[in-house]
Amino acid sequence: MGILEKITEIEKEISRTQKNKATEYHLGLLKAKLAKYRVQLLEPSKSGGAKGDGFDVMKSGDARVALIGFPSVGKSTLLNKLTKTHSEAGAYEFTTLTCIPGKIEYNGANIQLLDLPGIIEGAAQGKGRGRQVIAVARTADLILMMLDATKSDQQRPLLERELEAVGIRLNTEKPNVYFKVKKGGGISFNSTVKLTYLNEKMVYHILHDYKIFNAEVLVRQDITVDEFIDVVLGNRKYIKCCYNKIDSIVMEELDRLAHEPNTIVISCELDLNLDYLVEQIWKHLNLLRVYTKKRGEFPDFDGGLIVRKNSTVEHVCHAIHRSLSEEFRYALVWGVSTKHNPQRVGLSHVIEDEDVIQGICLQNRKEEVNIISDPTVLLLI
Ligand SMILES: Nc1nc2c(ncn2[C@@H]2O[C@H](COP(=O)(O)OP(=O)(O)OP(=O)(O)O)[C@@H](O)[C@H]2O)c(=O)[nH]1
Repeated sequence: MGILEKITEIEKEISRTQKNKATEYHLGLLKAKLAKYRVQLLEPSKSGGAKGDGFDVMKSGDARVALIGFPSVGKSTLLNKLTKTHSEAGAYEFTTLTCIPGKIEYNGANIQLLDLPGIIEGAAQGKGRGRQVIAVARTADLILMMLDATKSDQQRPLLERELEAVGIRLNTEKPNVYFKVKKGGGISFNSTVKLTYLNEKMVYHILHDYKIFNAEVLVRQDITVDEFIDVVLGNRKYIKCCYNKIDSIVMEELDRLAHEPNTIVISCELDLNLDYLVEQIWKHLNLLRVYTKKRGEFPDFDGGLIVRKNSTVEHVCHAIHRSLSEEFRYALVWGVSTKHNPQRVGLSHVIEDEDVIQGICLQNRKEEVNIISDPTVLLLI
């Protein structure tokens, strides 16, 4: 039996099975199996999918954003507006047949924006180029689900269903669960809240089905079985919704769409809200910009380094040069992350947006060296 048939069988069995106490473990296991097969479906080697057809775009820049939506919603038009790339836009469907990358420059960061071919119903099962589109989208740090505002009622539920089937979640926060696979020690399960959907036995069953026999699980939120499976698979993506063509709908409808959660309304035609869209992309990518400074000089506010939220001084060192953290002694930091300005901090200090960092010392040299973006200059100081 092929993967698609197996998926259909399990879906049928889930819908046949009555939901009650006696069937809850059986259902939990079926859901775990279903999620496993759906992941396999996206792996070309296992599902016999096509390879090397122009979808292997090099990841570049500080983060990657993928545009996903039905044909002709305006994805190529948006890419052309926000980046200097040219992607063919047309009034007929499927103008984009492959994946076209562009670059948004914002706040000193280079954000890669991918224009993907329009998705059609049944994409999760491999219809059209759906499987490849979804596989690329999953490599992105943020997915923008783009919808035609004039067809919002039909498009949104259909696309959401396709994306849900491949583990892409809309409008949901990542479940608050600590999960770590270990080398030994069995499964340790704890929770800090009362759980109404999940229990220890269910967790064991699901983990065993994934052949995980040693792990630490700490649940900090009343999550469902599906959410726990999301945590185990660990590759779920969380996305934002963007309605284009708002120039073609009435004010009341626009107001309704604009108030949907995690939603941005834009018009590529009239350049409406595009700046706000970029601001929101930046915000959701959770990137920080930090500045470096030489002793006795002003910080280099034109340069700056882009790092992810919750990065430490060690990450900054890595961003400058791989060997820097090995020779590190301490850094002086000015900004929101410190109590005093400047404050002497170690490698594990978590930095905040707009922090200024200076004065990393080399242990073996006993002299102060500044963090500067050009590693070759390190030798001169
Ligand atoms: N009214 C209006 N039309 C738009 C807007 N944005 C794009 N369009 C038009 O919508 C049509 C489709 O645009 P594309 O950018 O090719 O759409 P796409 O999603 O890339 O299409 P595929 O490549 O087929 O997936 C074009 O005729 C655009 O001019 C908008 O904001 N308002």
